[in-house]
Amino acid sequence: MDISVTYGDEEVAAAAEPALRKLVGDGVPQALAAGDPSLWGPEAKEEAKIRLGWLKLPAASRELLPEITALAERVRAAGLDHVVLAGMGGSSLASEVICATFDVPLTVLDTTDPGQLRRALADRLERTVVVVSSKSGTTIETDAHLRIYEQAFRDAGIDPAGRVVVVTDPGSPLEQVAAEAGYPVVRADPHVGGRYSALSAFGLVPSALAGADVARLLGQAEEARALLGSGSAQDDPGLALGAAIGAAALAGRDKLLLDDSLSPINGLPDWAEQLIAESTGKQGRGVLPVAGIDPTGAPDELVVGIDTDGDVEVRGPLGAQFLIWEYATAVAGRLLGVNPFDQPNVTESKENTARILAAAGAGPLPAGAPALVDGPVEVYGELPGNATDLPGVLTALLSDIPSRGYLAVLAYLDRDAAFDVPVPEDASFEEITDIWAAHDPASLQGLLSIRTDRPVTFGWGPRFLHSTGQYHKGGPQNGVFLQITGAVGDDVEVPGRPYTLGRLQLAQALGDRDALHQRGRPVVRLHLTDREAGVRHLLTAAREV
Ligand SMILES: O=P(O)(O)OC[C@H]1O[C@H](O)[C@H](O)[C@@H](O)[C@@H]1O
Repeated sequence: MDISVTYGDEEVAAAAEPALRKLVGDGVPQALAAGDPSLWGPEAKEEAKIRLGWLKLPAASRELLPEITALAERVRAAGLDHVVLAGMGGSSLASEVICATFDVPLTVLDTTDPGQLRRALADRLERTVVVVSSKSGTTIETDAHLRIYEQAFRDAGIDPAGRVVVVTDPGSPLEQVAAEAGYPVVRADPHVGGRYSALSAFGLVPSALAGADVARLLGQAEEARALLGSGSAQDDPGLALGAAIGAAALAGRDKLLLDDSLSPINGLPDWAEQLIAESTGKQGRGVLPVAGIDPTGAPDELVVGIDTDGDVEVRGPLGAQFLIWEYATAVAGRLLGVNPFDQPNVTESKENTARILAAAGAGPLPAGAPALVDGPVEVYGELPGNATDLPGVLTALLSDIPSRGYLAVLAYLDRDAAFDVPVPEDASFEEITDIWAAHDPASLQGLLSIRTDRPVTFGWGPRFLHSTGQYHKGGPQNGVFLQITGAVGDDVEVPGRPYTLGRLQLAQALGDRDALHQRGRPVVRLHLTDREAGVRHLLTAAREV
């Protein structure tokens, strides 16, 4: 198995070399591999003591395999072949990559979009098993998904007890819910944080139920584990990657472009984004992960290729990649002087959302009045550059990006809606992908990024709140933010809760807007009064210079 990290750029190699010498001189590789919690300073030590379990997972998770295999056999024997995973951030990102890479189908719910939820509910409910994953057992989106599925099963005359599987930490409120409802529970290792949990029950259970070969994944990770801690950059891929990321960031190359274009792994940048952003983006420091765009050659850019050429290249199968990136992130955290295991600013938006919902009661949410209406798109917030139309808003936002800053596009929409658009029967593959792209809000990232040398990131809300959202609020304050929300036609009730999904979704956008405003960041919200027409209008506006 080729598991390696190599430097393809002399400047990166030159920056990493003294960092490597210092790390080795301080005994960091051996100490990290042995699980020493003091490596990130006295303030981080208490947390690090209960956050280094991921180093043992390649071997330790094998103990879970009999339990997971038995569960998978039961699910298959019951004829349940539609696996739905309800989980946010670290409780779904890894499984999504594992299933996409092992080419087994998994429906991931990390959204509050009513349309996306309705599509999942309408899909083979009679053959569905729902894995409800939450480390804390308190995440609002996951709670909503569980309640909605329980109701849907009951309405269809199906006992939820045979359809729900819970993955959570021992003693969490969700474990209690599961015990009362009679759901099987797989307990995860509480000494592993959410974004480091790919090789724990969180990554393995949904993937195994969906049919992925998780024993093979662990075997790949075990091979990588044997290479960590040697203390030599040539032999230790985690050390080499961490030193490069940390040293490059300290030298000003703190925008990490993830390029996986030649990799057989499907979707690793979306997982790595959370790991890097939540681990490093705090105290005004951090590395901004950027997925989905081509390098521009800007001086603050570091291109890391996954099985692909780059300033740094990381080679290895998926299980190895998970572990190498985790170890590298811990090393980079030490170089940057941050605690790589906390996420101090994630709660701000959550608290704002809760406050907004509570204050509104049954009345309207405080969305304000649009500053501008351009066809099916309403513009909320302070108009950048006194723009008078949508193309003007986008152009002004791009020119407002500070010299070392970035634009984050945050779409609180249905991420699969574009694929529902009817395509002509005789359309070629290229024609079909063109039609999808013309209806996909994510296309905005490419259209805007070719107009600036600044990185343009794209995140689906509320998914990104559990990932890059930490960096937006805790990292360097040089982001410009473009939120997109949409009208809700057919909302979804959340049984037992005073909000619908659509209301929660809008409150989440407003809550994050407030958290960004509190830091003085520019935020514009575009609201699509007709979602399909709005997306097309927006993409057209992005092309107008
Ligand atoms: O697994 P859960 O407790 O539901 O948490 C899911 C996610 O929630 C938070 O937003 C954290 O910032 C993430 O790191 C975590 O992965």
